[in-house]
Amino acid sequence: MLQQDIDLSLRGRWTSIPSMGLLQLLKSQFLCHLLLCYVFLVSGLLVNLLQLCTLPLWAINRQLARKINCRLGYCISSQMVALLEWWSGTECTLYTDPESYPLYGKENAIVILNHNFEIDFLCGWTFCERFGVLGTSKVMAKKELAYVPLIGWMWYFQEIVFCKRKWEDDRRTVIKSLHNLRDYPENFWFLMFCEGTRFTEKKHQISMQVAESKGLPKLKHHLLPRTKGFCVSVQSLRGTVTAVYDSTLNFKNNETPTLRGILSGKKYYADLYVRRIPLDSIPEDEAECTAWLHKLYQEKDTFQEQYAQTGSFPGPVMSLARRPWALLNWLFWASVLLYPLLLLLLWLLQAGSTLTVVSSLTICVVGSVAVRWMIGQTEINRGSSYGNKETLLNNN
Ligand SMILES: CC/C=C\C/C=C\C/C=C\C/C=C\C/C=C\C/C=C\CCC(=O)SCCNC(=O)CCNC(=O)[C@H](O)C(C)(C)COP(=O)(O)OP(=O)(O)OC[C@H]1O[C@@H](n2cnc3c(N)ncnc32)[C@H](O)[C@@H]1OP(=O)(O)O
Ligand SMILES: CCCCCCCC/C=C\CCCCCCCC(=O)OC[C@@H](O)COP(=O)(O)O
Repeated sequence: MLQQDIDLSLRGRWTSIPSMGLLQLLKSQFLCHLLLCYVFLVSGLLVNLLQLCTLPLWAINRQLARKINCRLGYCISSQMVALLEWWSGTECTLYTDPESYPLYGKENAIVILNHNFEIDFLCGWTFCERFGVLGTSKVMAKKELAYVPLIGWMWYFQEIVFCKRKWEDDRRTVIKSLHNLRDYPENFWFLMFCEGTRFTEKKHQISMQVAESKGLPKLKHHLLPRTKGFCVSVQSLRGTVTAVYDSTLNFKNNETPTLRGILSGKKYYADLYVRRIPLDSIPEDEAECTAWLHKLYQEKDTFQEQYAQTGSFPGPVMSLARRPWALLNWLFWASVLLYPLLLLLLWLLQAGSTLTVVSSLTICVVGSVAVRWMIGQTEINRGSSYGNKETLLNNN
């Protein structure tokens, strides 16, 4: 290398470090978060309103109503994807075999994912975005999430399968929701966290006692999967779904990523290992399907163990670039909504009465409390007691 090149490269490094630091500092500022949340909340409410307006269309042209709601839903969920991909710059790496890769996004699939991380759903969404199925993606979600503003309301129109996590109550409604998806007009991925709840040490300990009582091998990195929902999904979606994508997620450097971290611009490195399993190869009979799922989780456990030992999953890495659409969607909403906000602020500064200033501040406080509450829904230490109850053990 010539001395001149060395000088230039060093100079580049010196100038980029302070500007990088400045950008990071900016990303950590409360005011930036407030603006991001403002765009998210106001655009989300507008989208929810538009979704509400599609209600009469469902009776006239159901398939069209579904397609419109996919696009509207995308406007909300892609903002969170943009936050992960463009704001925090989180890198998502896909480990999978090259034969399966071309099928992703081109067929209906049931996705099975481990449930250890606060942003696992967001990483899932990111992969959906990259394969073009974000607006149509589905999940078996706990009923409580249906009441989360914007996201839960959006899900209602996207025909998400909600469950109370009590099989006696869920059997009928879950089967009905799954049957609904049989004539879905677009390709979709249906996500299942078969563990049913996020991993905690206590939940793990209890679920391993259940495993022991059932004569099943212990898992180190997973809770024992709840099998009923998966078996009924396989039965109900046979002929609609062609494959199960067994997906195992982990993060480099033993990170425990959080949504707060993402909002503050912290970059994480997510690794996802996906195996495509044809649905035809999964047994229909409930007992056999249950055994199949337990075996799958034992295999997932070995992949996680390998990741813990080596820092990578088996299988080749497929390069998968982020697409610009999530960012463009955010820029669209930001340009539509930030301008009136600016005008309002100027007006408040110039002519606002005490009452209008106080009301505006109150709206800001209510908005930021609402977002904090929503973020709280993703936090494991505020999680449910499902799988935590020793009493359930006595039933087995
Ligand atoms: C190429 C790229 C590929 C992939 C990309 C990745 C992902 C992208 C895909 C899509 C993205 C889409 C959307 C994502 C966005 C957002 C998602 C966000 C959040 C939603 C997540 C949730 O809400 S998770 C919680 C709700 N979901 C579930 O619970 C699903 C799993 N559960 C079930 O299926 C259950 O069976 C049920 C809910 C249907 C019913 O619950 P129930 O508790 O009654 O279950 P079971 O009857 O099955 O369980 C009872 C049996 O379990 C035994 N057991 C095990 N452990 C315990 C324990 N700790 N305590 C007590 N009992 C336990 C028990 O012994 C029972 O045994 P039996 O022998 O009697 O069956
Ligand atoms: C573009 C900027 C946007 C910034 C503002 C973001 C604010 C929105 C924040 C959150 C939206 C709520 C998403 C809820 C999804 C939660 C998924 C989840 O992980 O649920 C847990 C469930 O599986 C199991 O629950 P338990 O472990 O039993 O308890």
